[in-house]
Amino acid sequence: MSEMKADDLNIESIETLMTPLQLKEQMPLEGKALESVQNARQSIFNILDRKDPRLFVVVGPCSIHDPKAAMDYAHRLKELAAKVDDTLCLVMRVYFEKPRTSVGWKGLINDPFMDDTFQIEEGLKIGRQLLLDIVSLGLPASTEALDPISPQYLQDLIAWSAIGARTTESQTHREMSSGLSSAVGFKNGTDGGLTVAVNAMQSVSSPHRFLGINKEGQVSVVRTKGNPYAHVVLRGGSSGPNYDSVHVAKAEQALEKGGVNQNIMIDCSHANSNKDPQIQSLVLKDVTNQILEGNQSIIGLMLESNINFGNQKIPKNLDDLKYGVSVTDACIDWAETERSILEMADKLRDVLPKRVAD
Ligand SMILES: O=C[C@H](O)[C@H](O)COP(=O)(O)O
Ligand SMILES: C=C(OP(=O)(O)O)C(=O)O
Repeated sequence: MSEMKADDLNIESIETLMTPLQLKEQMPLEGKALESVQNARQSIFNILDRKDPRLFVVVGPCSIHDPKAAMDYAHRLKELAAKVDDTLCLVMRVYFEKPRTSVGWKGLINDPFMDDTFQIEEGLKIGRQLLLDIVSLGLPASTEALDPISPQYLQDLIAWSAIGARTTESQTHREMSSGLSSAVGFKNGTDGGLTVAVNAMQSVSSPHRFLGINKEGQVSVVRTKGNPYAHVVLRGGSSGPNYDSVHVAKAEQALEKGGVNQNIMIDCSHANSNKDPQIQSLVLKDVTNQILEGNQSIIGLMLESNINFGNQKIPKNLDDLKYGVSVTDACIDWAETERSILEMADKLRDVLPKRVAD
């Protein structure tokens, strides 16, 4: 009779990675870049505290797969950010970890070369270098906090984090968020349900004790203080969009009933645009009008945008990849991004300061 092992039945191998401390020593965040992250975080905290009348707009590719194109995008966004800085605080989406509905490429950290070699250590190095290059421009960066370990390697560079629709209900993600240094947005569930996000808000502001790793990579008990800068993100769901004024009013009621803050971000993409990028600008216009008509709860927006329009399947031969085109969700192109954001800033320039004063 063959003896069956008690563990590792389904484990092929386990490989030790460099520690968070080693990566940070190789690629330190210091000087102007550090200052830029601190200033961006403070701006977002001030917006959430209603001390800064601007809105923050998380805008950029659905996922990063080509660091060169990401820097091309970052330079454009930095230039645009300077033009609208009095009204909008622009934060680049620098998403390295993709939650998949079933299977698919899971992002630059998991498989940086998109060839199923899963060189995660390289992914962490490429990701950290790219974030350093972006924040060194003075442009804030945001990401989805999906893996509970990777924040130890990268979170010091992040000004805003998202918890995605597929993980808002997860205790692991709520615990992790309670210790993140950035503000964090919780999406409503993929079914459109907001209760999971309201519950997440109640959880994340509390201290938690849980298993994690320290900077030396040792398994540790992490004790958090609770994150005071969490808010909900309306992204629509299987029953349809939820960006309109009726859904926003219902969300305000649910947040009040749950005893949590009434800061709402609208994700113009995902189920709010039925994943059709062309609809994103219409959602943006609708939200702008809600604010013009007196809405007080909307403090931020999200747009999925890239250099070029649409998306592409990852080709077998990577030389066939089209430059600046998403390999995950379809995005609006740069011209549309620039036009929509400039238009929004123009419409809201005189209105937002009065909103805080009211
Ligand atoms: O934003 C990205 C996608 O909507 C999310 O990762 C799910 O993608 P999938 O349904 O293609 O797996
Ligand atoms: C995966 C994302 O969104 P959601 O969790 O809303 O599907 C995303 O913003 O990349």
